[in-house]
Amino acid sequence: MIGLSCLENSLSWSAALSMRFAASMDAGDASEHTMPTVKALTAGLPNASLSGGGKQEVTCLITDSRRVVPGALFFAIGGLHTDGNLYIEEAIGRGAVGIVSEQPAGSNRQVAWLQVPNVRSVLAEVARRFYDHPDTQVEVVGVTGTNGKTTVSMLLQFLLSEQPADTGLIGTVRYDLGRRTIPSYKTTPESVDIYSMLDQMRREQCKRAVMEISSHAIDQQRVEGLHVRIAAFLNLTRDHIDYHHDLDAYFSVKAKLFTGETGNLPEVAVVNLDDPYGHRLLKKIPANVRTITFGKDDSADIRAENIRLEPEGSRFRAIWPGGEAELFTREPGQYNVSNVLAALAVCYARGMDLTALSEKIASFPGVPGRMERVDLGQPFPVLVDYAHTDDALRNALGMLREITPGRLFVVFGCGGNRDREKRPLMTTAVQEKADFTWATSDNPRKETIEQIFDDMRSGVVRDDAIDFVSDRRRAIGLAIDAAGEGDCVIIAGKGHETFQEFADTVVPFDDRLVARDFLSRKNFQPKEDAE
Ligand SMILES: CC(=O)N[C@H]1[C@@H](OP(=O)(O)OP(=O)(O)OC[C@H]2O[C@@H](n3ccc(=O)[nH]c3=O)[C@H](O)[C@@H]2O)O[C@H](CO)[C@@H](O)[C@@H]1O[C@H](C)C(=O)N[C@@H](C)C(=O)N[C@H](CCC(=O)O)C(=O)O
Ligand SMILES: Nc1ncnc2c1ncn2[C@@H]1O[C@H](COP(=O)(O)OP(=O)(O)OP(=O)(O)O)[C@@H](O)[C@H]1O
Ligand SMILES: N[C@H](CCC[C@H](N)C(=O)O)C(=O)O
Ligand SMILES: [Mg+2]
Repeated sequence: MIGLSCLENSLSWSAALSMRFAASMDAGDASEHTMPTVKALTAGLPNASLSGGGKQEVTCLITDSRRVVPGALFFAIGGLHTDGNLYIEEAIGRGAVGIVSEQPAGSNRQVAWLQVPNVRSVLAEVARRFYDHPDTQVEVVGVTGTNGKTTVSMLLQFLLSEQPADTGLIGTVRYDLGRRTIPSYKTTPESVDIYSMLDQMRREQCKRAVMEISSHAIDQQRVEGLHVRIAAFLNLTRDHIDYHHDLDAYFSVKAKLFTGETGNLPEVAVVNLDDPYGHRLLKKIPANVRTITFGKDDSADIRAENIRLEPEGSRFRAIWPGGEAELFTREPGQYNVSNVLAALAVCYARGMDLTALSEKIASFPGVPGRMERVDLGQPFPVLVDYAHTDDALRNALGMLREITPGRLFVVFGCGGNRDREKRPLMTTAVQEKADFTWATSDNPRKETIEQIFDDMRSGVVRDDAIDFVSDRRRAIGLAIDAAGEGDCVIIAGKGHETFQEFADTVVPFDDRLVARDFLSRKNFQPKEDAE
């Protein structure tokens, strides 16, 4: 994928150097600064055996042989497709000074070799050391769940910020590292990049960071040992079964964030009581973790009453121990009431005054690509949304169904090389709510569009209400052409994404720009002119 582990070289190298250089300057002697040795970085790791001396100085931590630069410590990870151990000689050829592997030391004695039981776990710990434990100074709030992580994280970043750029963000849409923002390459990056970014945030005086934590990241130990002070659980519905095999296994992985199985026990667990998996999770959380619950459920600590869903947003009464307030959020639909409650629950856990936040919530500018309007004065809404599971589609379209007087038109596709079994479920969910659907491509990756369409076809419930159009641009154009006053067009699945990923190429593609292009050709009158 784009920018795969792009941070490894650029950030770790420069961050470590500048940090250590600054430290030695403070000490009054720039000539004495050194990089840490393999031995220093790996001292005391359980069941690790070091050969080759360990005095080599380490400039950066790398997991991909193709990115090795002189001075790298190379971590050989056994993956789903290949095995990093096959590339050790290549890494040494490029200048790696040390190897971390689950295999015994090779014959090459010029490099340090650390044999360990679990490379990914050691990578996370060594990265934490290399960047000098930034998670002990930057307070980390972690958000997990199948849907809503980005929405809740960005709302939280907005609510927790006291000064501009004092709250970092690591998630699907972008990485905010203080004054600097860089594009995201993964919802939850590799452990070495997490620490590199937390380190940058610390140097930028960020006080806290909000992080989306995906199940892949927990499973691949990207957050092993990370000190997450508050962990929030939003929901669990069907997704990623290609990876986790079944929903119970998927749940067990997410639960690790709350049970200490990631090597860290959060101080506070924030849990959704409206989700059956929230109840299951509560039973697993150790008694010494403070729990704060949220939801419509009467017994929730932070709850919503008198919910009024409106086209422009939702109004409800938020109630918490010792207070209540009337709230308005511009994020529409029941599921966004849940997202706001989750954010409020985190704020409550931090001892913040929720009454003072009520107005701030109404001014949240929203999340790119989540129910984002493309408005060129046309007499029907065109919305770009990131729903890409059957649950998210059912919720999003159910909400639009209720507020759309005319017809509901949907453009959507299913990602390639991802959960195949969700494809028919997504198609059925869409057809349950839509008047007409254009099924199209959404990052086919290495799969053929025919295979993806075949999987989707098995979920079709009304043959006459769906067309399969592989060109996403054309599908969007057809939906916009078909719409008239009172109708609604939703383009789902890609949200904020600005590319379309094929087998051997990634091309620029932005649903919002494509929709804008079609609408602009129709010369609708802007609303103020039309009056
Ligand atoms: C399915 C999945 O998560 N795969 C992850 C997994 O890849 P893998 O097991 O296939 O690795 P592999 O290709 O077999 O390679 C094994 C090792 O050999 C190394 N290698 C490989 C080739 C070479 O020439 N030299 C070399 O050193 C690789 O760098 C790697 O370290 O291990 C890799 C290294 O840690 C990850 O980069 C990779 O994430 C891939 C890119 C990915 O797309 N992951 C997605 C699904 C993901 O994690 N998504 C979640 C969000 C999901 C959501 O909630 O929607 C996220 O947090 O972003
Ligand atoms: N709490 C929720 N419950 C169900 N669906 C939701 C919820 N919040 C958002 N959605 C739907 O899911 C889509 C994705 O939302 P968001 O990006 O916040 O989730 P995410 O968990 O970060 O997704 P990803 O795992 O892909 O990063 C939204 O566009 C919306 O349609
Ligand atoms: N970040 C998620 C969702 C992507 C949604 C959709 N655009 C797709 O490509 O499947 C993933 O990588 O699974
Ligand atoms: Mg996300």
